[in-house]
Amino acid sequence: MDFSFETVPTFVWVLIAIYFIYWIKNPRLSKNEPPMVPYKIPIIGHTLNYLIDAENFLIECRQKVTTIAGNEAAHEVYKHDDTFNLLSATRDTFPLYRVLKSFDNPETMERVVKTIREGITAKLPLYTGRMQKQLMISINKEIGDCSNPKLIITANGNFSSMIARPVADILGQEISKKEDVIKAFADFTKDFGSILAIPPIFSFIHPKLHTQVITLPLRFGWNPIGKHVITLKKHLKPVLEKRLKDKEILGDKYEPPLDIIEYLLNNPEYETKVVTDDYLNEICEFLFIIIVTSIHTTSRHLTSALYDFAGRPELWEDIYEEQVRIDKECNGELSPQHIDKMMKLDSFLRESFRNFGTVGRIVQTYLADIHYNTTAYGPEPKSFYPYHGLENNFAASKTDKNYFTFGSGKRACPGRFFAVNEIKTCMHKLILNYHIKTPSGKIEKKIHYGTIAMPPDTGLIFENRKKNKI
Ligand code: HEM
Repeated sequence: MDFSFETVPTFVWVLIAIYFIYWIKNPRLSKNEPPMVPYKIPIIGHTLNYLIDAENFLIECRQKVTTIAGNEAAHEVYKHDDTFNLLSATRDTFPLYRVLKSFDNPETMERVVKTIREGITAKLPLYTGRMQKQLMISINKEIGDCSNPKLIITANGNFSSMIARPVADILGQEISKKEDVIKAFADFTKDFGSILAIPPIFSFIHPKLHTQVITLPLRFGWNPIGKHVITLKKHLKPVLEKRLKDKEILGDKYEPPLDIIEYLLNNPEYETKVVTDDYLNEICEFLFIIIVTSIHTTSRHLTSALYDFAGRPELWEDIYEEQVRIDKECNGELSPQHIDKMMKLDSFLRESFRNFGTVGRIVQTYLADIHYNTTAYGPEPKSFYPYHGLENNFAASKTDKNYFTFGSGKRACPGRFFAVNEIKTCMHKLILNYHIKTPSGKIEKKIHYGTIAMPPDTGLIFENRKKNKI
């Protein structure tokens, strides 16, 4: 065999090249990480498929990897909240802790959950009247008189303001009267989310690198939500000071307002005699955590439900009739019992939620696999069954193994009862007052950014109804 000196390095180079190709074609896993679908394109793996066609990409993953958190495995994942931690998953995908430090603190998050359960969910019946009033203020402001059909461009966040007003009222009655606070609450998540609009182009090297890149401006002092924090602090400080003073002067005669600020002032963890800067920051951050978890989610689901309604003329009369009947029964003043009686609307909403955001989520619950499983939803699981919930006695706020809109298990969304009541009340009033259509007269397509679904952006046409004509 003709063996020259040059042959050795060539041979070594070929070996190195083969090893390198093998290395980049096979994703690297640390101990205890779930298996991955083999890379399609070296280095960038599946980044393009994930961004452009997440729906089909996840179907492919489902076929190749059985442990994806889909219909069977997701239940196990949600049961083991000690191993699969929502907070640390959110840390990378929604790095709010860079500007709201306490968002990263598990203790604060526990207190937020407790506050929502005790201060909102448990008091829901007491908030119904106020919620209704606040929603009507928003509806008149954002949609108003539509004697002539009016196109409302939903992408402008009108529904965030609509949802923000009742939430502000529950957080602090005085601050909800300030229009700049409503705007701050409505825009907060969207403005922070602007950093997430950068496509995950560095994720193909490592997801953490993408997080590092998008948060770089935040680490250099840029704060997209700083102005909202300043607005809230400006209005919150005098409210806190006045309440502390009133309590001191009035003693037993002090009439505590029913809201979260008062709940915190009476809570041993947040009791104070003076409003220092540190105290103000702490309360302000706490309120913004509730804002971030409540407004964007609720307004996205409300908007999507309105599109689902507007694109399905066959449902209009039936659901409208239910609203008129309840409106007559309560004489325009809804009580919690009346909201419970909106059974067709509730069932319609559950179906709208099931069909929304169903591609997947960054926590990587494969929602489509759960929400479109044929065992629960029949051979055509992607069809819209407005009365599936009604026929099976499943309420829109009820979590179960085939319905993960609000998560599952111990960490299921604590605000879901409030969210569903708010959306139902809002839709009840909108359907009573307006004909609502899509511009095309058909069902509009949702928009997908990777695995995240957003409502369509064509806008909705509102036109005044002739009162109670059925
Ligand atoms: C339609 C509206 C809403 C949707 C679709 C929604 C959905 C969710 C989901 C999927 C989770 C994660 C649950 C899990 O991982 O098991 C969650 C958590 C949470 N949600 Fe909601 N949510 C909504 C409205 C609200 C509202 C109005 C509030 C507050 C009033 C709220 C407060 C929270 C909080 C604090 C958590 C974290 C729970 C924890 O860490 O234990 N959500 N939500």
